[in-house]
Amino acid sequence: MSEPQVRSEVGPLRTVVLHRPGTELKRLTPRNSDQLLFDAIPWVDRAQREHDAFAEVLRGRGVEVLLLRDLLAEALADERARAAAVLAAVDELRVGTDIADALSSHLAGRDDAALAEVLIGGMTFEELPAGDGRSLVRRMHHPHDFAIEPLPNLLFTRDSSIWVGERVAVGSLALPARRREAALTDLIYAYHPRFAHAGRAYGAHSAPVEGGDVLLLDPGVVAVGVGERTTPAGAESFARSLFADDLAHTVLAVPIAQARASMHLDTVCTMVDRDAVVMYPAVQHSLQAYVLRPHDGGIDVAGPEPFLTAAAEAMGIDALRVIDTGLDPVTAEREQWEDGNNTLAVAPGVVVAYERNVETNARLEEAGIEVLRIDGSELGTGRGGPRCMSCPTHRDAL
Ligand SMILES: NC(=[NH2+])NCCC[C@H](N)C(=O)O
Repeated sequence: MSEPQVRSEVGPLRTVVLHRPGTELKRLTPRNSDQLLFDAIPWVDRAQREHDAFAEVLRGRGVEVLLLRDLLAEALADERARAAAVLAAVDELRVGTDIADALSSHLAGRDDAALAEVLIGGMTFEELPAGDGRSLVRRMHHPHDFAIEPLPNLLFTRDSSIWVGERVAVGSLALPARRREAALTDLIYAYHPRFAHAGRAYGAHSAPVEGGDVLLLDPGVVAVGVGERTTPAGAESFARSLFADDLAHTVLAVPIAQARASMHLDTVCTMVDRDAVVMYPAVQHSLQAYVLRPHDGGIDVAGPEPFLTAAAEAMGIDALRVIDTGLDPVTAEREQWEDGNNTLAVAPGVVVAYERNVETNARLEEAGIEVLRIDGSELGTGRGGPRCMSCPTHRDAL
């Protein structure tokens, strides 16, 4: 077991946190899926098989796979973690005082694994421990309403925490459906013995920053997408924290369209080699970046200038190699939507990608990138690919 550290997007991957989806996906219905940020109702058994295959591909490349559910249950062995978890899960404004009290003591009595299961899978009013059946809140809610919201997007472990160097930043997630993910992630890093020495970057209650928006282009060079999720204030305070800890010399703040298709920077661009990205052609020439550098205890802001130029300059290379999504504009649009750009590098020039993005994968191979294909027909219903579904905690240096 090695101390966590991540300085690039493509250094040989040693350890990663994944979340094998479970009960929380079974909660999705056509009525709640929009709010819970899924575009279709996944076939859960198959999603689990796809996810197991994803984990196997990584293990086959020598990557240690940590499962979030296990980490959470292990962290809950600490009484302080249990107390914080119950506090975060029971929302008195949602369930009222009577149910809140009963539910808190019910949860406090569950064993670690059972508590972890409720924290992830949520609980409906119908599943509440038997008790005061006369409660107004209970009587007026539909039995299938959630007393504790499920967290189907926990599958996308990328977004709730970000490792930079030896520090971890627990993100502040923008949308209500995902906020509690940060609380659970925070518990793991605070109380799991494996992460006992991890320093923190950024503050959990700061302006929104989601991991899907953060790309470690090179040691010391970090790109942060600003759009539907990460806000300008989030990018600024994230940069300030990286500069203060000497984790970056340049941060590129990259405006992206506020749209579902491009919710995070990693939906339009990911790194596939130390000097190469796979990128959506429709944004290639329009993507801009503000260039942030530490200056006199503050931040100097230059630009905006073209993203690709700013990135190459900060990385100290002539140019980034750019591999296009898809083929023609229509295929590119389809494959961008299906996470064709959302690849996970396991080493420089070796990436995991969804097999369905046939044209993009062919382009990658033409450019000399090895593509490890996985099936993602069900996993992709939440709009996320291999990069979104993984949080690297250790990569070897380039
Ligand atoms: N890094 C990513 N692109 N994550 C994808 C997250 C997808 C998730 N359903 C959401 O809308 O938040």
